[in-house]
Amino acid sequence: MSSETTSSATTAPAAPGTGAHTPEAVGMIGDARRRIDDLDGRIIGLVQERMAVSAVIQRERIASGGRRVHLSREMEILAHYRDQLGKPGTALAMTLLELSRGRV
Ligand SMILES: O=C(O)C(=O)C[C@]1(C(=O)O)C=C[C@@H](O)C=C1
Repeated sequence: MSSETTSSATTAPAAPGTGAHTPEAVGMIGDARRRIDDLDGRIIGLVQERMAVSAVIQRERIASGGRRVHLSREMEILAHYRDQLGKPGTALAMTLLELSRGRV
């Protein structure tokens, strides 16, 4: 049974939008969500910057007669993300690589 169903007799109803039951919790969650929105905006900006740098590398390699994809470099990136973030880090790195070079 969830805490929302067990605590409704003793606490105020949840304020819409946060799931919290006290004004303090609503305020704290609102503050933290603003920080998350800011972080997400910066993460998206960094992803877009990464995509642009990756495009420069790929253009240069292709213009020199090479291929778009460089598998051993991708293996290094996947290992780095996995080492830092665990198994989901691999999925995140694969998504970043797909955004940067398209689907292989
Ligand atoms: O580092 C490179 O050689 C790149 O082309 C960049 C990049 C990347 O986005 O990290 C993109 C495609 C390659 O397959 C490997 C890595």
